[in-house]
Amino acid sequence: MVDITAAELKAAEAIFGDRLELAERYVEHLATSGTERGLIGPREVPRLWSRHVLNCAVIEREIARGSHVADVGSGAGLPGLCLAIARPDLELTLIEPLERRVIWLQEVVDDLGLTNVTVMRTRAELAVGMVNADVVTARAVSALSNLAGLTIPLLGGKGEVVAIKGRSAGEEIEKAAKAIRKLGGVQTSVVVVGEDLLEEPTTVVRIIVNKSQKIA
Ligand SMILES: C[S@@+](CC[C@H](N)C(=O)[O-])C[C@H]1O[C@@H](n2cnc3c(N)ncnc32)[C@H](O)[C@@H]1O
Repeated sequence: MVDITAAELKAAEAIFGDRLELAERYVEHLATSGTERGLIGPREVPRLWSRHVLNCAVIEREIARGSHVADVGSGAGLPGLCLAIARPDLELTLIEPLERRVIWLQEVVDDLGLTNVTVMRTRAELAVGMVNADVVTARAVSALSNLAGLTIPLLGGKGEVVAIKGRSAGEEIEKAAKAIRKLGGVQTSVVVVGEDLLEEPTTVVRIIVNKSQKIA
């Protein structure tokens, strides 16, 4: 079993509620086959809860009920699988081009019995028109100036991008502002999520997209 501190357990209970056991099983997969098969570094194991699963799962607060969420560059399911576990009302499409990662993701989805997840082996650029998401999430995939072009087109003209970013979020927005506007972004902001739960809360960049709305 991967160790969990009292503070992490409290946060995990608040986020996952009666689905905590599924989250624990996911963390075990990450710590065992996930590290053996190179999806996550072995040095990450002691901080799987704090730095990975809780930091990702907490962004569920930013996502409206019943949304279809596309997670670009899911890797080991971060944040996509965390959201699917925390929020059975969401429909998740995990977009990941690397075969060995896709195989691992599908194995975990099957083992956990998650019925709200589809794993797609493709690049985000090639999924445009195949996915019509309300929300697109991403973590550690690309700088925002490039990520905007990988995520916004998956919204089909209207919706939101919720990208997990670090302290450079503001700077990244400045650099990406023109590209975001061109793609239909009408409002871009930095939101800090989970200050009440996590020692290190999660910073997200939230882009509201509405291609039919003209920006002043
Ligand atoms: C550094 S990993 C991050 C994985 C995970 N999101 C996380 O936070 O741990 C970046 C992931 O993005 C995927 N990726 C890279 N370019 C992509 C693209 N154009 N479309 C979709 N996924 C992509 C890679 O295969 C890889 O799994």
